Formats: sequence, structure tokens, C-alpha cells
Amino acid sequence: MKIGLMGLGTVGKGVVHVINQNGDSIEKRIGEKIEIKKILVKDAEKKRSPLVEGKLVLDPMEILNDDEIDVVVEVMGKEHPALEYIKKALENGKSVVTANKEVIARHGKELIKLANEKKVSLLYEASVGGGIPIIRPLKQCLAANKIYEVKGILNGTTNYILSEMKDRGMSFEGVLKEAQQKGYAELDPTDDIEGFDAARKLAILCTLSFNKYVVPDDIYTKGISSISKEDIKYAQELGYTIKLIAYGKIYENEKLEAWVHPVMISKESPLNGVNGVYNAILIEGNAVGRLMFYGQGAGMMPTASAVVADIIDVVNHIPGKNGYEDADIIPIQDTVSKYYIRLIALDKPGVMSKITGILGNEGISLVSVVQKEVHEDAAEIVLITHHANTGRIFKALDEIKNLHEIYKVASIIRVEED
Ligand SMILES: NC(=O)C1=CN([C@@H]2O[C@H](COP(=O)(O)OP(=O)(O)OC[C@H]3O[C@@H](n4cnc5c(N)ncnc54)[C@H](OP(=O)(O)O)[C@@H]3O)[C@@H](O)[C@H]2O)C=CC1
Ligand SMILES: N[C@@H](CC=O)C(=O)O
Ligand code: NA
Repeated sequence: MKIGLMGLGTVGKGVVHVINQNGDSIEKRIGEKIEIKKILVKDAEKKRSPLVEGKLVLDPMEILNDDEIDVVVEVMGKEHPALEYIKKALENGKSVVTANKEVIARHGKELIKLANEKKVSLLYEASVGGGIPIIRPLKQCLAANKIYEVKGILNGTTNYILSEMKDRGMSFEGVLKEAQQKGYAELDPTDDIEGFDAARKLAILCTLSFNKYVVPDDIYTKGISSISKEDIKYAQELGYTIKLIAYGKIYENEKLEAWVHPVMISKESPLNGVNGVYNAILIEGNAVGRLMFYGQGAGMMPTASAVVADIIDVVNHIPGKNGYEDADIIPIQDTVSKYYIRLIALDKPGVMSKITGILGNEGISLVSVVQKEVHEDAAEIVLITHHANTGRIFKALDEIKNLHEIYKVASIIRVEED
């Protein structure tokens, strides 16, 4: 499977990294090697990674007219000339993967029609929520539902700015600069700050969720440029957090409400804890109920994760192109965990030392021990172990169970701390 990559910025570099890092395991999984054959850039003088040596081109036609290239991956950004390149690729019978929300939100309808006519794929998972899987779940896993409502934090840059202003008392300009350095912001950060990027993403989500074609111009859009440190302080005093929210709802009369606006979010809302570059999307469907999708909405590797998954999806739709190896499952006895153990024992001196002795022989040490009387002659003993080999825990419990002072091993629960 030969790829033509258009763009080698934050996302393009991520795609090169992921394919370089995970190429072998991907090949094993899908039965096909993904090879980046050519990469389109604008600036021939920029210093680039040795990984892309010999692949760079400045003329888009070198990719679009290359018969060996099966998939064009557009990660250049901006509406033009990306739109024209995507169209040309589809016309030439190539599948297209793109992260470009501007192009999909404005021209998705005609592009999907063209892809269908040409019997090729047009995939755009990275266009909404970066690394969060949301497009494919809406198209496939939730297809049985009537979706009523879509609500979320859809822009990583503005969420990062608002979180950092609140938590570190940073200035708007200072945090924006950080977001740009981290590769979160659009080329023109006004797109992020004024809410246009979130509106493009909301247009895509509303179209998929409500089955009505929604474009960014339909969406009332207000960004965060007027949010000051004072607003953030007052919000905290009043028990709220300010978030840039994108909201879409379909009413029974089939009318839609769709807007992007700063919102005072109460402490109880699941969106309140979504901080930094993280995005979250809440979906309400009539069969599935409420769902929340959460993850990094921008950045090199999370976004590349979605782009490369789309490339894999193209391969998976070629008949006979996937295969799985047999799984080698680690026996539960060989796994390691802390354990909570509750025992019912005879309330008599010496019982505890027998129990700790058996555990000690298996190299199991204890974080805590609690003992309570439950009857005249019975006590409940609750132990929390340090990390231990599960096989040794089982062996020790078998021995403990057989002590005549033990009535029963009432519970064994794994303990996790993160
Ligand atoms: N950054 C992120 O976290 C996310 C980005 N996206 C989307 O992904 C896309 C790419 O974003 P990002 O990687 O951040 O963008 P960058 O600005 O970092 O990179 C753009 C790349 O495209 C190349 N390029 C731009 N215009 C042209 C042109 N006309 N001809 C040839 N090459 C061109 C640039 O070339 P050169 O290197 O020579 O300058 C550069 O390599 C955008 O649509 C964005 O909205 C989606 C999700 C998350
Ligand atoms: N600029 C965007 C990038 C991802 O789509 C954002 O900050 O969310
Ligand atoms: Na996504």
C-alpha cells in the first residue's frame, strides 16, 4: 500500500513517526506494508528528519498522477488548494484520508458523492477531536440510534488556554504561544480563538448525528477572545469553570439548534474536568443513552493515531487484506497486582500470625491489616497486600483456606491506584 503524504507539519510528521514506529505491527495486523512513497511540502529549504530523505516533492501532481499511489493523505490544512488536491485524488481513483475539518465541513457533501462515484474511500477521523474516535463511532457503532444531542469541547487550543489561565494564572497571549509551540493551534490561531475551528467540527458532527447537512455558516459562533482573567476568577467564585462549548440539538419538529459559545460549566458536569488539550464529546442517542468520548483533541501523535487508523481502514476494505496472529495470553497467575482479601476467621490468639506467616512464605507483604469482631467467636480480617505475583496469592489463599481457624475467604479483589 503506497501512500502520498501531502503536508509534513505537526500532523504529517506524526504520521511518519507512527508508521516508522508501528509499521511492523500494523503490517502483521493488516497483512500489508504501508509505505510512504512521496511527501508534498512547500518549503524545500526547511530542515527535515532523515526518515523522509528522498521522498520530498514540491509538485502536487507528482503524487496525484502517480499510478502506484493508492492513498493520498492530506494534512496540509487550509481550504485551498487542499480541496482541489483532494478532488483530483478522488477523480484519479485514489482513496483520501484527511484531517482537514475546513474542507470536510464546507465541501463534505460533494466530496463524499465523488468518492462514492469513484468507489474509493474518503476518511476524516482526525478532523474532529484529534485522536478521539468519534467519526467512525457515529457512522458505524451508533448507526442504530436516533441522536438528539451533541455537546462538547471540540478545540484543544482554547481549552488549553482557558485551563492554563485558570490553573497557572497565565496571560492569554502567553498560553496561546505555548499552544502554538506544542503544535495545537491552527496556522491562523484566530480560527481557534474565535471558535471557527470548533464550528467546523460541530458542523461535521451535526451532519453525521442528525442526518441533516450542516455547514459552519449555519452555526452561531462566539469564541473566547473576550474572556478575561476577571471572568475566570468570577466563574470560580460562583462555582463554575468557563469552557468553549459546541452544542447541537435536533427537536421533534426536525429543527436544529447549533452554536459555539463560552459557557459557565457547573462543577457537577462531566465537561468540568476536561482540561488542557483534552476534548470531550457527549452524545445522547435514543437507544444507547448518554455517551462520553474523551481524549487528546490536538497534537502530533494523537492526531496521527487517527490519520494512520484511517489509512489502515482503507486497507481493511480491500478484500482478503487482513489477518490476525494467534494470541499468546499471559496466565492470570503470572500477572502482578495489589490485592484486597477479606477473611472470616476464628477470633482466637495466633490466627493472625498464621495468616501473615503463610503470606510471608510466599513473599507477599502487607500494606494494611484491619480486624473486626463480627460474632462472639468470629472476626473479619481485611488485608491489603503490596504488589504480588497472583499465582503466589492464590497459593497462599489455598493454604489459608485450609487452616481450621478460617471459616471462609469471603472476597479477593484486585486493587488499582491509577
Ligand atoms: N495540529 C493538530 O493538532 C491538528 C491538526 N489538524 C488538521 O491537520 C491539518 C494539518 O495541520 P498541522 O500539521 O498542524 O499544520 P502545519 O502548518 O504544521 O503543517 C502544514 C504542512 O503542509 C505543508 N503545506 C501547507 N500548504 C502547502 C501547499 N500549498 N503546498 C505544499 N505543502 C503545503 C507545509 O509545508 P512546509 O513544511 O514546507 O511549510 C507543512 O509541512 C490541518 O487541516 C489541521 O486543521 C487536525 C487535528 C489536530
Ligand atoms: N487547532 C485544533 C487542532 C485540532 O483539531 C485544536 O486546537 O483543537
Ligand atoms: Na477523531
